[in-house]
Amino acid sequence: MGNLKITLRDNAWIRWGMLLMVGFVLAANYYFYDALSPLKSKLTEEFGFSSTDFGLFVSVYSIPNVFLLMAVLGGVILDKLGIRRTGFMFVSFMAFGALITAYGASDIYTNGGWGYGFMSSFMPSYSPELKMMLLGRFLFGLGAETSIVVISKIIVKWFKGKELALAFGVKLGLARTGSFLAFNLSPILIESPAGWTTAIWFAAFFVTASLIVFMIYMMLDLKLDRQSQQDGELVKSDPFRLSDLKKLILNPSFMYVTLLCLTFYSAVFPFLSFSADFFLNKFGLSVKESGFISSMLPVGTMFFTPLFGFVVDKYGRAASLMIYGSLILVLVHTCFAFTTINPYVLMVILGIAFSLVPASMWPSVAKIVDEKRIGSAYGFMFSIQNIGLWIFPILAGVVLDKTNAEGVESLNYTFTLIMFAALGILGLLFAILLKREDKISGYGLELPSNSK
Ligand SMILES: C[C@H](NC(=O)[C@@H](N)CCCCN)C(=O)O
Repeated sequence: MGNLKITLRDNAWIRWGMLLMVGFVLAANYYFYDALSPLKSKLTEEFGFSSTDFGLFVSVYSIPNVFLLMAVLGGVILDKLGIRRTGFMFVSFMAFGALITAYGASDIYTNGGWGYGFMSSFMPSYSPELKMMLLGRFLFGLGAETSIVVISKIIVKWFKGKELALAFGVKLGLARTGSFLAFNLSPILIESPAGWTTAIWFAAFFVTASLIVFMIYMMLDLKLDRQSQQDGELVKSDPFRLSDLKKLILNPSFMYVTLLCLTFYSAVFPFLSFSADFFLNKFGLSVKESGFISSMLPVGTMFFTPLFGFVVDKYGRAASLMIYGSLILVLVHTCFAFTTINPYVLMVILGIAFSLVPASMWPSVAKIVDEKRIGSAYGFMFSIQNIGLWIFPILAGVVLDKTNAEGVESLNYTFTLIMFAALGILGLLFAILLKREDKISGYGLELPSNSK
């Protein structure tokens, strides 16, 4: 046992200050992910994107995470190389990918800039703009998911045994601030005198700025490691073994939470990507107003996620909250499909669901899995989740194109929404199974954070 010396993580100001820093990196990540969603109709107007093309653009983010198992590999690299080197590498990928995406939409490129000729030389049914933007988003996705794994590990490192669920809640609130800004700023920035692509360039520069902020965090991290090393408190990760992954897969609680993660998030993120266009078409609103309604979802979560995080820390009940969140998700999608209930209200209610589940899910994983394996565990969950984030935006686009006649004035989203509601029902089932399993395996998901 080391002598109990005070380290940086014992200072609440520093602990929460560093959370703001990594929150900035996450906000930039989420900003870029959502920044093009309110621009769907603009992309159709400028580059002739169909709904399927747009779905493809959203989903290519997930390809490195599904096919190269990037989030798992990233988690393994994280457990091996540590937070600083892994974080730097993957936030750099994010920034590079974001800049390439902006370049793909820029006048420099569309007027025959670098790579335009090459991108025009194959698969002529896809425009050169779409192809360059797909490449950029692919690279962005390669960095973005692993960066979230890195940041989750950073939170566990600084907050385990303290306000862990609250910290996860605040971190998610900050991430969602990025989405909120994206849905509101992008429709304004397309009107910039410098041209509509300002909206995309701004997003790319935001991500680049987050790389600088991460480099500042690296200094704090180094200092904490030095202190913890002196105290013998440094938690070192064991080298990754395939048998560990096998152990995770054979753990029913871990698999239920992973499957809930897949189905629940597949019913939210791909929906959010299409939501601004859905409001525009169903209610005949402007790009600005439909973007604003979409941003009600992140707004709700900015407040509710930290609140539910606090509830989970203090009173527990994480497994039950995941059930309630999944149930609300199904009800909201069903209302979107079949009613004309005020979309502002429904988006805020969806925000409650989208706070209940993440605020209880991510800290629960830290109860089910040993801290030494947490990087690989989050990485594995993200890779499985990305299967959904890859398939469902494409399916949503295909269903839209197939269920609407070409050139129709307003798109009908009913079948797309039925698909999202069905995913919600599956999520509800996994949440119920998780709670039942917890009674057997005894991870204490229903107990407060500091009781485990
Ligand atoms: C923490 C969680 N994020 C994820 O699950 C990411 N793998 C997907 C993020 C895609 C959009 N930025 C969350 O946001 O609740």
